[in-house]
Amino acid sequence: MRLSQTLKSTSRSTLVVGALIGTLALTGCAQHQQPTTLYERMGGQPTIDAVVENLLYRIADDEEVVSYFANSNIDLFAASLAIQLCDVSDGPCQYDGPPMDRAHQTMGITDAHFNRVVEYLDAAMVEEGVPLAARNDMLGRLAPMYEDVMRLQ
Ligand code: HEM
Repeated sequence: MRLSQTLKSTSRSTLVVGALIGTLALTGCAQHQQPTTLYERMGGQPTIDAVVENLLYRIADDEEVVSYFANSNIDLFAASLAIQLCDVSDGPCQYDGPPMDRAHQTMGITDAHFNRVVEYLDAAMVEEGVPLAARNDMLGRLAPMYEDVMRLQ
């Protein structure tokens, strides 16, 4: 093979390799466009709204837990919780309701009932198709609120 031919074929393979690297780089970029925030991994606002509604049915079916809501406006509670879950999961919302200790003060919430509400929330996420990792992430972000919810019981 003459030198000019060698050079030609070398530059052709350089082009092919370059194109391959470019393709891989683009594929890499496409991967970065996958959902990143917990809010997106949850399925966005439609899923969060469905989770809140699902949770309401579970609370309604539990005589002990529903009694805490006897004097509450359930629509306001649902709207406020949906905003809070959106905010906590880095979605485009800002929770501006009362702090968790004041929102739950002197309700007499017990550990058992707290745990039950968390279980209902997890079950609601399962039923609404939230993936395991996102569910655990959400529960992990809510767990530190235990102290606040229980502070003024
Ligand atoms: C991490 C756990 C919890 C979170 C994140 C949470 C979140 C919230 C939020 C965002 C509100 C609405 C506040 C407002 O805008 O006024 C609320 C209200 C309420 N929560 Fe919770 N909550 C939790 C646990 C519980 C538990 C365990 C109970 C009872 C067993 C409970 C009972 C209530 C009631 C009755 C209200 C309505 C208060 C009212 O009518 O003003 N919550 N909660």
